[in-house]
Amino acid sequence: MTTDQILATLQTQKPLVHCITNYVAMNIAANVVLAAGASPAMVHAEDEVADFVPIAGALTINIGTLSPAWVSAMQKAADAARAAGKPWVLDPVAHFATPYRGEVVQDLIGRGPAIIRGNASEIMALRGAATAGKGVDSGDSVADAEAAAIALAKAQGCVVAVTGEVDFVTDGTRSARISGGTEIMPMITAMGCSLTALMGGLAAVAPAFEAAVAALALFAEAGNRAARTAGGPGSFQVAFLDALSQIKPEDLADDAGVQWL
Ligand SMILES: Nc1ncnc2c1ncn2[C@@H]1O[C@H](COP(=O)(O)OP(=O)(O)O)[C@@H](O)[C@H]1O
Ligand SMILES: Cc1ncsc1CCOP(=O)(O)O
Ligand SMILES: [Mg+2]
Repeated sequence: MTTDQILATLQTQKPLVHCITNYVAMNIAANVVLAAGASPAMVHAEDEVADFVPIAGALTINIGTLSPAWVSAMQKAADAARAAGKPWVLDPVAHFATPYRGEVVQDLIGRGPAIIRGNASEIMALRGAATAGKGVDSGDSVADAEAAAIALAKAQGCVVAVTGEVDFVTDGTRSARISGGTEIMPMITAMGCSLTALMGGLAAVAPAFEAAVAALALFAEAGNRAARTAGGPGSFQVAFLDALSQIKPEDLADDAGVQWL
């Protein structure tokens, strides 16, 4: 499927996206999924996630503000997604910062995500590489993370998406680079988390590799448009949601900014 076909399908089907995300991201991530044309639900109680996953088109799990009850819910949700044949997307926020985060993320990777989406430092650290990252923000370039992304995709049999100034997506065999967006984007918290939620929505209607590329192309185009009017991070966030809601499938038909490798 092409990116424009994927967006058209999302907007027609409006898939329900089950998001387990962090306290920081919940509002903007839900608004991003809605603006693109899908339907988000932030559901993280360990007693209900396994019942919710089967009614959703896809699941996303983000470890940003984890605690034991949340981790248990993440594990149950991931297992339910696998059992129901629903794709799920993992966002390993700052997993290298503490042993607890690192153990949780390794356990979740073992539960079969269809896509792992992280910034360059997060993806490099998943392959044991030294990184300049300290917390949730990247300290490394995407170019330095490409080899780790390919190795991770091959080892886990999943798609890996690395974000930054120029994004990189790989399934271990095919790869793509996506350019666009603006340097204002990393100045707004939870942009990456919101992208992960949107990627889940697209993975509900398209194969994982194409869905990841489409999510990045959509973010790049919305970022380009919002940058034309924004005066800084505050107004950018508003302009970004407006732009995302106005992008039509045909606006992405030329694959501008996507380099298939
Ligand atoms: N310097 C940049 N120029 C353009 N786009 C960027 C830049 N940095 C990040 N982005 C975009 O911001 C979004 C979030 O990516 P990133 O900041 O890497 O994630 P995270 O918030 O998880 O650290 C992605 O769509 C990415 O392409
Ligand atoms: C600031 C912060 N702290 C814990 S999660 C979080 C949000 C991180 O968002 P992103 O990874 O999209 O920058
Ligand atoms: Mg992040």
